[in-house]
Amino acid sequence: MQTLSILGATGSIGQSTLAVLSLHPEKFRVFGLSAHSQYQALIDDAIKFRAQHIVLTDVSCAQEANAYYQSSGCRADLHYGSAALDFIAADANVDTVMAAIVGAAGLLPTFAAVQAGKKVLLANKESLVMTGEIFISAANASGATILPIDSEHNAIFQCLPHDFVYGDLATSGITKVLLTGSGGPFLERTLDSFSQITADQACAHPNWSMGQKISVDSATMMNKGLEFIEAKWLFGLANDDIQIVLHPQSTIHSMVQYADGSVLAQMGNPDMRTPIAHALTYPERIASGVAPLDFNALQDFTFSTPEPERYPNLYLALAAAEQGQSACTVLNAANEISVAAFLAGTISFTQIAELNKQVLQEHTSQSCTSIADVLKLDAATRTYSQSLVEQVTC
Ligand SMILES: NC(=O)C1=CN([C@@H]2O[C@H](COP(=O)(O)OP(=O)(O)OC[C@H]3O[C@@H](n4cnc5c(N)ncnc54)[C@H](OP(=O)(O)O)[C@@H]3O)[C@@H](O)[C@H]2O)C=CC1
Ligand SMILES: CC(=O)[C@@H](O)[C@H](O)COP(=O)(O)O
Ligand SMILES: [Mn+2]
Repeated sequence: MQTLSILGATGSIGQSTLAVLSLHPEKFRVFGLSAHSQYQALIDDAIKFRAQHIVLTDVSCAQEANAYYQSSGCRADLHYGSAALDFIAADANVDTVMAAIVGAAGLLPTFAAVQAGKKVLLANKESLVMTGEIFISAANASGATILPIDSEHNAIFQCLPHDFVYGDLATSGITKVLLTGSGGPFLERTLDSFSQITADQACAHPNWSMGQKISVDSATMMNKGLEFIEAKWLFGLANDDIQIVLHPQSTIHSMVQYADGSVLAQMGNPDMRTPIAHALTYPERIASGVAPLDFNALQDFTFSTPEPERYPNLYLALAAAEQGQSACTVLNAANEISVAAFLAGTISFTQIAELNKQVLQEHTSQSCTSIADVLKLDAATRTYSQSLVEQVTC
């Protein structure tokens, strides 16, 4: 039996994880589940999966949550506040942590799981983008295993040889890692109409069903930029080792190219239960509930290169990756603020990249070698980005 905590259990990844667990009740025990504000779903899932602990981080709904909890018959211990996330992430009874909180809010509990030497199933790409080497060094020091959940990184992991040594492409005969991206919902949309894009349109991903923040990031391709940085750190790659390939069908989830001309691809229907199931029991393979690809139904299978004018955010992230850690931390924070402002209806779709660009251009690289450094830079950037949002909306 594997004992798990799910950080962000009420989100898209959290729910897909619980869907896989429900197929294999004999393999998994739930220690902890967390939510931010969806207390009903959290308590209902705690009952269904017999969780021992639940954490609600948005304390403003504590009164209603308490009333629902009392009347529910839920036997899990209910904890409030972000500090309790560290408890369910790092407790000695926990083997595996699914890190599926969205954004920088996921950093500290994910890092707590890493420091505690857990098997960390990493969906929260922002935590790795924000911290890079700090995160990888902490995993090396504690003996934590990081297994990629992000579909592309899970695909790359599956296409690498089993004896792949971190950062050593030459010994394995690897010449390129090919990171695929769909291009999002606006691949074909005329550029002069981009400023009229609505939040609903941006969140309507053509292939994947995901939370709002990552859906907007897919539409701007900031998601691919974050994934480029994520891939660097997960596998120890140099910028030149990675090529971004547009593949609008999201059937191939990424590829690894070898010196002999072979290209290994991982394919499947676009459903996160596949990478989640893969990582949960790696190297054993279990059913995920995802139907196999129907090759008779596959129509187009195309590839191209993303245009800079259509996806300025992607190229900002590539510039940050060149610049170094503090630039990545800053861009991530700026993007979280601008995407939240776009979703709240206060800035336009095109202003996301404009604000991100301004913040990145004004940043001068600085030392960023501890979590304290990262948190300070993240907080300062958020304050500045928010002030820019307010200037734009005045
Ligand atoms: N969805 C997907 O298919 C993929 C997602 N990822 C990554 O996985 C992560 C999660 O994405 P996704 O599941 O789509 O996101 P969702 O928005 O669907 O879910 C986010 C989860 O985090 C919780 N949460 C939100 N804000 C806070 C906060 N301030 N403190 C603590 N918890 C919080 C939410 O709680 P509540 O519901 O109560 O608000 C929810 O449980 C992201 O980093 C994303 O990039 C990576 C690849 C694919
Ligand atoms: C499912 C997943 O991993 C997402 O990150 C996905 O990659 C989004 O699709 P894009 O390729 O459009 O960013
Ligand atoms: Mn992805």
